[in-house]
Amino acid sequence: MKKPKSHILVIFGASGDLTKRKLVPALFDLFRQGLIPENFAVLGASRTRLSDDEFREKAGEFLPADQDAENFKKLLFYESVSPTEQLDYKKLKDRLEDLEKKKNITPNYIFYLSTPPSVYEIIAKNLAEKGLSKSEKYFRRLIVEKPFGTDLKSAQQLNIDLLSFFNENQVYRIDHYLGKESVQNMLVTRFGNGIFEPLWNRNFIERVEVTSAESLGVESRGGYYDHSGALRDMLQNHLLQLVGFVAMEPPVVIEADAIRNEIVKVFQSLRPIKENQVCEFVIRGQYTSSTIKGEKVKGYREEPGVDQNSRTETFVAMKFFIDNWRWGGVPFFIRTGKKLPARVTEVVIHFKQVPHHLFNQVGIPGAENNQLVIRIQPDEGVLLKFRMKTPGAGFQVQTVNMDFHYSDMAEVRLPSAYERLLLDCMQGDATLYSRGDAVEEAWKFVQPILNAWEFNPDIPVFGYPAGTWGPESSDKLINNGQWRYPCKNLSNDGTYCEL
Ligand SMILES: NC(=O)C1=CN([C@@H]2O[C@H](COP(=O)(O)OP(=O)(O)OC[C@H]3O[C@@H](n4cnc5c(N)ncnc54)[C@H](OP(=O)(O)O)[C@@H]3O)[C@@H](O)[C@H]2O)C=CC1
Ligand SMILES: O=C1O[C@H](COP(=O)(O)O)[C@@H](O)[C@H](O)[C@H]1O
Repeated sequence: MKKPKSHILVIFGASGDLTKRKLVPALFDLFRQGLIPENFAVLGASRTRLSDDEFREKAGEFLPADQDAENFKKLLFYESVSPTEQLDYKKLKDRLEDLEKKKNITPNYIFYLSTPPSVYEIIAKNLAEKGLSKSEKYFRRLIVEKPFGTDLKSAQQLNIDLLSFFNENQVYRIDHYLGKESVQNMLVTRFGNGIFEPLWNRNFIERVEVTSAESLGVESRGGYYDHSGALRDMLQNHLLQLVGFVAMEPPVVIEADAIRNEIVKVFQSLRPIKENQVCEFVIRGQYTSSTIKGEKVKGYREEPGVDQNSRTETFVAMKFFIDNWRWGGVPFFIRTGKKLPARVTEVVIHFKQVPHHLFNQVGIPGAENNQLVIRIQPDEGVLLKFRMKTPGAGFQVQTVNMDFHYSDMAEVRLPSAYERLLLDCMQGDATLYSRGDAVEEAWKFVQPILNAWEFNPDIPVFGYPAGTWGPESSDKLINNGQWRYPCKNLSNDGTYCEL
């Protein structure tokens, strides 16, 4: 693979959690694989006063204690910059020029906004005013972390703000689900094989299911989460992006605009859920205290930073339709939640029944329809469930698994999502980043639900004991079936095992 061009990566908010937990380890992995440009530097920029060495120590907390890590840390530098202080951008510019000279770096820049969203606009503005946002000769890119707004209006405003100072093709909105190897594999599964795509439509598919379950609760993020909830935090972005990949038409080429155009079309085809239909199509829940494996577990309202009367949802399940030629009449069911029994994200394609039942299937659980399960995480892979004859007399039928695990591929290391996405941005490839119009379309779809929940206090927030699969009423969304419960067989650490 070709190395990206020489550049400096400036991380705003570099003293924070994301930088040390995700960004620096991802950069280190790229460094170890020789994918970092020869002349390169990371310049951390936030208000905290730190020397280069102090930043190296703080940012390197999640790096191994070895010589590779020591060599990598020499690429890290720090400048104390307040995002709102105009004068600090002169300091930033001087420091960039100094690094360019001393390290022989080409003045290409990536600015990573790893701060709270409240300062995104002011950073973009101040960069532009110092002449750092555009260049004829060199690249200037802006990576923006989620959340991209908290509702439709604020998302539209954020786009207006960013696009006042950068062009759309300079803005990289990161949705780390798109950086997951198994999400990208969805494109290859669908469009790199002759056998799936002919069946990938309303004629053969009965329903589609997407689950993203987490066994963790809100941990230390109660303050943020209580103003967000599962709909904003996971469904509006990660889950709908997965739906985009499952439902899109084949792109003309595997290039950013071609793929992103198809995803936007899917979002534009989502049948709106009207405010008065929310109870019928959407179920929200909140975890309550319980006992898991003999240990007492806190309910959401007892978590630090959470209002003790909070009605914020930690679980959401939804039924919806995509009104287009391919998917007319096929229900999609999606759900996500915290403190569920396992950490598992998967897409399940439920194929239709055979038109005529020749074999006796009475009493054979799970033999109802064929399923293609795309396991996003953990144990990334693809599973096909289909029927076979049980050996012996007669024609007894049972469901069996054809199961591919990425872990079976010799010497394959799955890159982390941030590693993949950072490398893509360094190479100027925005395919796996969200485009502004797609983000707004996704907000358009969820906005009536947010409105209904805000203005109609009669819509229930169902409690579910931590460690269960969410409120029972979420089962009722699926009329003639049930969610796939992937982990009847939980391993000791609560992760997923296929039966
Ligand atoms: N952490 C995670 O796992 C994830 C984070 N994100 C998003 O990434 C971004 C960064 O996340 P994270 O590192 O957790 O965030 P933090 O809350 O840790 O903030 C990062 C840094 O931003 C600076 N900062 C905080 N408040 C302000 C402010 N009002 N004005 C200017 N600077 C401020 C602080 O540095 P200083 O005080 O030194 O200026 C802080 O260290 C956020 O937008 C978050 O939503 C997205 C997905 C996951
Ligand atoms: O963006 C977010 O994602 C994580 C889940 O990410 P995963 O890669 O572990 O599936 C979620 O915990 C967090 O609340 C949300 O902000």
